Amino acid sequence: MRILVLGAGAVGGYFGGRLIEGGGAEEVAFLVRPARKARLERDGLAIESPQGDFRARVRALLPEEAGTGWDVVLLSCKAYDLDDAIAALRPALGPRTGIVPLLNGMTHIATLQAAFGEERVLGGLARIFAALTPEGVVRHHGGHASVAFGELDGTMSERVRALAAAFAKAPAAEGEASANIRQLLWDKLVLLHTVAAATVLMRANVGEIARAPGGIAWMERLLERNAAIAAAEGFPVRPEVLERQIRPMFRNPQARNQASMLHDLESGGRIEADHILGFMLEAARRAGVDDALHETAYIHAKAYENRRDAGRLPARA
Ligand SMILES: NC(=O)C1=CN([C@@H]2O[C@H](COP(=O)(O)OP(=O)(O)OC[C@H]3O[C@@H](n4cnc5c(N)ncnc54)[C@H](OP(=O)(O)O)[C@@H]3O)[C@@H](O)[C@H]2O)C=CC1
Ligand SMILES: CC(C)(CO)C(=O)C(=O)O
Repeated sequence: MRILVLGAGAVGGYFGGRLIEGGGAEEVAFLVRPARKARLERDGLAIESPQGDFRARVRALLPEEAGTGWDVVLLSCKAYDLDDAIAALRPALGPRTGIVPLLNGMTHIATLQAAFGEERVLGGLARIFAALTPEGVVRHHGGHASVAFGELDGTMSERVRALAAAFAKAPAAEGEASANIRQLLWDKLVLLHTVAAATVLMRANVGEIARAPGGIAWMERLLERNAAIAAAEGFPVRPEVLERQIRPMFRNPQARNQASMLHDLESGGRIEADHILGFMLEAARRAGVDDALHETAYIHAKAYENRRDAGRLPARA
């Protein structure tokens, strides 16, 4: 299988690097922009992780160098770069190239389908806590790292099996082939919105919020509302997932989890405010779910964007 990873940031760099390390794919290359290409060519791709570091020379390609014949594209840009990424990808797509987006959120799927046709687009998501450092290193902050992917109609296709086989050889990265990726996307969104809205609003990680008076109840209120939204959309989070995998984190005073959105915001970077917080605010309103917390989180994030655009963020040391 020939895999083209668009973006060599936290998610693309981590999972692309692990695929190279495992050697389970015929080829893995990165479709990048000029500055990242220059960095990768100078320093190689570096992953620092409690589960093992990795450094290697990798193929970094600009759109005009990518050629065709890729079986799968792993799409790992941020939502605000999606239009750019679509333009960069277009020349690299052959007749049988499938696109597995690993972005958080939902609306990029319809955008990709409109751009490339429904049959090309799979569902996908990443479960990791990682960031790209200013020095260009992919820093995995620890914990389990996995991706899930599948056909949006649930078929266990040949391309899904082949991608799972490539991931099966990758160290420190699980690749789950799913026959129900839409459900997994909603499960992830329920978790993600709760972590993102809570940690961005409070500028603290989950444990720090949990240790504040009323903090656990407040996060659980947000979680309940997100679960109600997913149910109204036709994808109720299964009780065992909600109670065993999601809720315990918000009750853990030692939890160090925080959203990548908080990391981006604290570094003065761009954030996926509309794609995650705006989308869930609209979904809350559609579902008739109390939207007070969702509205506050969204306005807060948009006000940050306005301040950033105006160049009024505090200077960092
Ligand atoms: N970080 C995390 O822990 C997690 C992130 N996610 C989600 O995954 C997605 C990616 O996030 P993350 O990896 O953190 O983001 P990063 O900013 O670390 O990486 C995104 C990369 O995409 C590249 N890119 C953007 N547009 C293009 C383009 N047109 N051509 C080539 N490369 C491009 C950027 O390149 P350049 O360097 O040139 O800007 C950047 O390196 C987001 O939707 C995020 O919400 C999901 C789970 C966890
Ligand atoms: C689920 C979560 C919150 C894990 O870090 C995430 O996907 C993100 O922060 O982007």
